[in-house]
Amino acid sequence: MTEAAATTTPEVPTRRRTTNVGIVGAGAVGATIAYATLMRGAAQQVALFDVNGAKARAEALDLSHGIQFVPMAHVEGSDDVAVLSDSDVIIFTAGAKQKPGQSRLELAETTIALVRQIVPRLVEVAPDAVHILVTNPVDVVTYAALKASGLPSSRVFGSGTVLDSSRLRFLLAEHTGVAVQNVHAYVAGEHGDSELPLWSSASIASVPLLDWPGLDGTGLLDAEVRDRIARDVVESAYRVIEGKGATNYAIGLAASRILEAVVYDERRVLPVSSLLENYHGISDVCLSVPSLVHADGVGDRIEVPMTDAELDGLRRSAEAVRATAQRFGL
Ligand SMILES: O=P(O)(O)OC[C@H]1O[C@](O)(COP(=O)(O)O)[C@@H](O)[C@@H]1O
Repeated sequence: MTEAAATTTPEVPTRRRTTNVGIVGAGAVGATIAYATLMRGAAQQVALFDVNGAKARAEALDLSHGIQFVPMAHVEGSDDVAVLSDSDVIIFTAGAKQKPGQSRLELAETTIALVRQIVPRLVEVAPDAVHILVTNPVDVVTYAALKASGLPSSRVFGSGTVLDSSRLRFLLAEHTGVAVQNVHAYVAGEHGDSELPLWSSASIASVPLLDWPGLDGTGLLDAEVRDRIARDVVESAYRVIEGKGATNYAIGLAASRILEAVVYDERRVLPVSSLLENYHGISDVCLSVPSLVHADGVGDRIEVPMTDAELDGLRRSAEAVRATAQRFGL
């Protein structure tokens, strides 16, 4: 052994940088996103920020008590926005609480005012974060957040129709008797009543859904069935809300899946809501279309081939979202 080799300093393993995820709003949706994120091991630091500090701290404590059973992480809760400092990703779930007699529209107005007030503070404490908006009406809220942030449009996007697409896939899987993972179909447009399934590009096992032959003659997808399933997707949330007052699990899983696409730089195709610029001629509105999600946020919007009817539907959806945005002076 030479003298030089004998004195070489042993290599010290470099510590892996942790992923910090901040969640605005410690209500049912925010807390469930935190839970799903921890279960999936997608972040090592999870911070919950809520104006109700006691609730944020209690949720953080409850989650912390379960850390033994999930990949190592640290959870914190606070009513001080500084708890979100240096977040890599911030997921926004906070919204105004509906007051007795308040209309949905008035509620949305208060929520947008809240977004305009909080988002600049988020940019101050976490200047490099990618922002994922979940609060409804998510397309308009995303547009408001983007304007309030002053950030490039790639860094601010909404959960959009990722959840609606998973509801669609679930219903198609049930109807056809095929595993949900093998159903490839997107809901595009508004996360709301004007959304539309992109039937012409949907498939199972490379068979276009419009030509789906069924299995043993069952589970056919004729126009009537497709219309019923499309209606069911739109009404899904109402049904859950009727029974339990809110939805939280599926959106929690959907949001944590989007988060993973960012933290692992996956370039995953997801129908998130982002600012469209000449997407099939549609511009200046936040709307969901299949898009690449990676470490810098949302990238290319995939120009999915559409039938004339689908294109019309997407344009109508864009108009509906734009009209709501204009009502709030956006
Ligand atoms: O049906 P296939 O070709 O086996 O693909 C299954 C894969 O597709 C996925 O469902 C993703 O599908 P999408 O690209 O349509 O979102 C994965 O979750 C799954 O592993």
